[in-house]
Amino acid sequence: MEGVTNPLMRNQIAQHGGLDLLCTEFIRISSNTPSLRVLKKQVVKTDDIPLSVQIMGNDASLMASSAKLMVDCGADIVDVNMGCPTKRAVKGGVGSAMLKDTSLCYQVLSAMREQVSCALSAKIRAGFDNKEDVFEILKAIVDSGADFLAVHPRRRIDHYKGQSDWRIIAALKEKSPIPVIGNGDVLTAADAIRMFKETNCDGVMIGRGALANPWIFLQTSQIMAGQEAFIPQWQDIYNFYKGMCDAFTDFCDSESGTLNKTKEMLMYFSLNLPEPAPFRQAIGRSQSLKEMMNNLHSLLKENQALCGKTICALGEV
Ligand SMILES: Cc1cc2nc3c(=O)[nH]c(=O)nc-3n(C[C@H](O)[C@H](O)[C@H](O)COP(=O)(O)O)c2cc1C
Repeated sequence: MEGVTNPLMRNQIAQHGGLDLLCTEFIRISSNTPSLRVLKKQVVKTDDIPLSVQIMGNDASLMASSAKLMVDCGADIVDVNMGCPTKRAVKGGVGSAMLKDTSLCYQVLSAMREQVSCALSAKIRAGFDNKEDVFEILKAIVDSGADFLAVHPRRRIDHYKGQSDWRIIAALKEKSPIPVIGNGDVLTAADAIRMFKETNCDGVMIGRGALANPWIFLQTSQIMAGQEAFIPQWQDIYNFYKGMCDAFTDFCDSESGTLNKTKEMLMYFSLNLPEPAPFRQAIGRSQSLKEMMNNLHSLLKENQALCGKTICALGEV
């Protein structure tokens, strides 16, 4: 996720286990293959968890040489972003804009296929403005020789409005000869299990749910293995964000940089709270790391009764 799932964040979440695959945020491929600085920043593996590096662009030959570069730098999977809904991406003809042109999807992926032998995938939405288009898009992806696809079943024109339509994941899975990863609105372990059951998908990709509850992967894997799921207590949650703050401190040039990055993560965490506003205000107005962490300590302690109920809850399994 752009601006969020940097290597530090990925590492923090991965420490709890339950993850089979980590994905980078997108790397934009415009007029050149990415610089060494970008590669060093993004293509960073966590322990031995396979890493999928996502690239976004529409120039077949540049995408192919960039894919090769990613593999040379350690990527296990190269993924093409065909889902980014922003105006900027669409204006540039990349991300979700590619869904309007299935021959372009095919050209880009097949050029990449010729260059790399690692797993190759595409992350799509449910068409640009018409859900029916997903089947043509699926055909282009399969014909290109890609190994699997991930789908966030909202159209580009939906942005994040409404609910993602899991029936599209199920329909793609039914028609697809390659594995389909489902994505969209998985906020609890129970949602992840429900997505598996309702769509028969081969894997579940979790975005915002993992930012709100970094234990969601562990909890899902424990439930699926028939084990009791871990419910983090307020101290676990505090320690998680303390660890993240320390990691950002080593990485960012300034205290304000660390402060802003950690605050951003805490805003996602606040989605766990029935009334996020007071939490957001107290964290948001903190002027220093010390003040923010003190505020976090008090807020979590005050809300400890919510752990497992709304905070990092499992949902109705
Ligand atoms: C802040 C943010 C950044 C995102 N960046 C990316 C990205 O770089 N690549 C991508 O494929 N999807 C990106 N997405 C979309 C998510 O991967 C995912 O498809 C979407 O949020 C729906 O899944 P969720 O309900 O689990 O969050 C981003 C989403 C958010 C909220």
